[in-house]
Amino acid sequence: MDEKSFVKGQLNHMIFHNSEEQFSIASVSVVETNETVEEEELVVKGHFPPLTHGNDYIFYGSMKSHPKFGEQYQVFTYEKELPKTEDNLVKYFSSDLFYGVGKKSAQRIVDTLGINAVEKILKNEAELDQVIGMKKESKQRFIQDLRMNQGFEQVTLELAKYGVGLQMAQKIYQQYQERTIAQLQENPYHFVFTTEGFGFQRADEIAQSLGITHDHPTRIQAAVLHVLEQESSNGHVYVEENYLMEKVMKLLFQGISNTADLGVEDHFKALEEEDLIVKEDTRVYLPQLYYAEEGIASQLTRIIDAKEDETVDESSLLKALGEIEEQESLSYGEEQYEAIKKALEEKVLILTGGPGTGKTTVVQGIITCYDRLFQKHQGVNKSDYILTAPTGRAAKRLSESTGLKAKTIHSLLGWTGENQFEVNAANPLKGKVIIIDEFSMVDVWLANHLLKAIPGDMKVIFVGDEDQLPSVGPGQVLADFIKSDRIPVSHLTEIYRQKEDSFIVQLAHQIKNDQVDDLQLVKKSDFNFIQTRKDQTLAMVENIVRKALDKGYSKKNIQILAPMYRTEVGIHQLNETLQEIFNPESKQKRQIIHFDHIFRTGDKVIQLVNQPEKQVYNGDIGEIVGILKGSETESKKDEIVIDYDGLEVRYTKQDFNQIMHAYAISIHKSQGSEFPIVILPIIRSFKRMLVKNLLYTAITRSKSSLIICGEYEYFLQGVKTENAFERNTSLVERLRHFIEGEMGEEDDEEEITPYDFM
Ligand SMILES: Nc1ncnc2c1ncn2[C@@H]1O[C@H](COP(=O)(O)OP(=O)(O)OP(=O)(O)O)[C@@H](O)[C@H]1O
Repeated sequence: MDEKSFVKGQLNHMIFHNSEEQFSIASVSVVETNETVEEEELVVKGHFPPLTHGNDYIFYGSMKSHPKFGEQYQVFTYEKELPKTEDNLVKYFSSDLFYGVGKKSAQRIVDTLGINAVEKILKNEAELDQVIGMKKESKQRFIQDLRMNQGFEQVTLELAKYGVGLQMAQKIYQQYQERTIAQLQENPYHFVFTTEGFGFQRADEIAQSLGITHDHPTRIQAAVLHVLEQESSNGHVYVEENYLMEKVMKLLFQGISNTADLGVEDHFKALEEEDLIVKEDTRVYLPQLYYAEEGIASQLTRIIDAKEDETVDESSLLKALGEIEEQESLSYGEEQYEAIKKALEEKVLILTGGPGTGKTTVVQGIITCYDRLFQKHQGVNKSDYILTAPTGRAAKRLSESTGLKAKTIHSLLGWTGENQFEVNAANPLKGKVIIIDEFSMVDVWLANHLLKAIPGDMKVIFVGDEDQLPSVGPGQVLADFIKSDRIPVSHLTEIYRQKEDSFIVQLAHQIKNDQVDDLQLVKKSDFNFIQTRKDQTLAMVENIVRKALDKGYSKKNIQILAPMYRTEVGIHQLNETLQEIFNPESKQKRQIIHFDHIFRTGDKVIQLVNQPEKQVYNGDIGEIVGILKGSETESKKDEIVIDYDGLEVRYTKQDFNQIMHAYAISIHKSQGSEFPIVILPIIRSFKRMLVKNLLYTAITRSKSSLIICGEYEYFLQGVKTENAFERNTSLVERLRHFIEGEMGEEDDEEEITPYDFM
């Protein structure tokens, strides 16, 4: 048999790395090979993680001739060897894999323990005591990192055999540690549910190599759960049984010619018996979503039922409102007056309306009147009122507009980071009134947890714009609350900001009411639509940004929004182009390269995941205020310091993928935020994303200036396209079932549904 082709080499430098696909191109110095390689340096290319200096890698694959770049080695698999020279061992210990170990400490360890330092320490931790000048904590941390890395290396090698890349291996290893391989061999489908990005097909491939047959119950049940998970990530709370069956069959028979009866229905039953799914008529749920909806309905009923009738003395209310009107020099409109009155009378109220209809003004009115009428003291007692919103920016805005403290829902409830909250039914919130802003962004899971923590004697006011995008997570809680007809609602429709000559607000309302007339889209004081061809759009965005900067606006004031990450005017391309305008390279600014991104001091960046322990949340926007070298930090590693409106957060390399540039951000991520200037490129490539509520959300993010540029017809088409995608939820029926009689007494008989009798 021919010897397998291999190249053993050491990293010179990484040329390219795409972290999502784990695709890398690297230049390596060849140490040994059985291929004919003329140069000492060779470019290796394939699906493998970024290489680190100081290690020998053995790549298996074949030589390929690239028309432009010449001879390259196409990698199929690889192995990493432990460093074999003292120099390389120093590089290994001082790499990002070890916290707090700089070059000097690494050198000391190697000088003391020699080339077999790793084996020695793993065999007997006390060996490390010989290294002079290492503190006890540093030693412990080093040993911990070494064990983790060594175990991890083994697991990586094993997982690589199954085609699992480093990033995924890292995620799995963090959860399963030394149990990883055993778990994989026992049930590879398990990772589909526990590890984000680990797909069913990947598990299927591994399962096949382990001899798990295609009709094995583990496989079929995993397919059912996987389809349910997928549908929930599209926003659905349940899936119709027939549709589920269709999808499951498609998944199970992918690449298999056999179409034998796999008895999927029996497996539905088995899953139900094990409480892994919940079936209700023809609807199939993941239990956590079923119970979240049930929880919302029952908790809301509990809160409404705990009501003590509040009668509002009309003349006292008028007097209080009159005083506020005089103080604030405004005159409440009819709807606004009714909304404040209703909020005082009702236990729970939904306050909804488009931009500029006075939601914030009404919230302020509610708090002040509540205080004057019920608290009987002058001045607001701040601890009586809880103000909260789903994102940090929305909470900040709420706090700025009301002058009261506002928190994110996660921090209000004391999120522990592991799907648990310190504030809950047993340890509820304290206060008289809770106001939850931007409620359209709250999904069923969070809504359930929030409601659980609200005590019966607390007044609840949900504020939101029902025409905005629904939550990223499953459900459409605000829309369902309103649709249920069981919760009192105040709709604000009259626009007040229009009175300050805002076309943006008018346009938003025109979109909402299907009245966009292309003739109206001419230049206004706060609005402009600049028509460009697709290939001119990026240059036009650049042009607009330069002009805005010339006029004295800053990167904080100007926000570019786009619906997609890829494509020629996608978020990634926009950020790359705009960084050179907003924050060009200069000698005074430090920068750090992380794969294909350059992070530079002064860059505007966005946090991509919730990090409660650091108090930063998905969607928070900050600025890089420092880039520190390993020699300057306690961690002895390079760090990026980001300022989030006064809160400084440090990131080491393994956290760099939690941030990205934020000159351009997605419309979804912009929810809950507002910006003075919004620039919105619209091109044909975005077409499938361009629907009414997405464009409405984008437009309503701009406070004083909106510039749309691109292809006009696709904008017009978009604002006229209803989102065909309906979310499957049962919350309306549940609310009607639970909160029978509340508002139901006023309902017509036709509105009674079978669920009312369930
Ligand atoms: N009754 C009123 N009389 C005069 N001005 C009003 C009245 N109500 C609201 N406004 C003004 O209209 C503008 C928009 O009001 P507000 O910010 O309360 O609306 P909103 O619905 O919260 O808007 P958005 O969702 O866009 O933030 C503000 O400048 C506010 O002062």
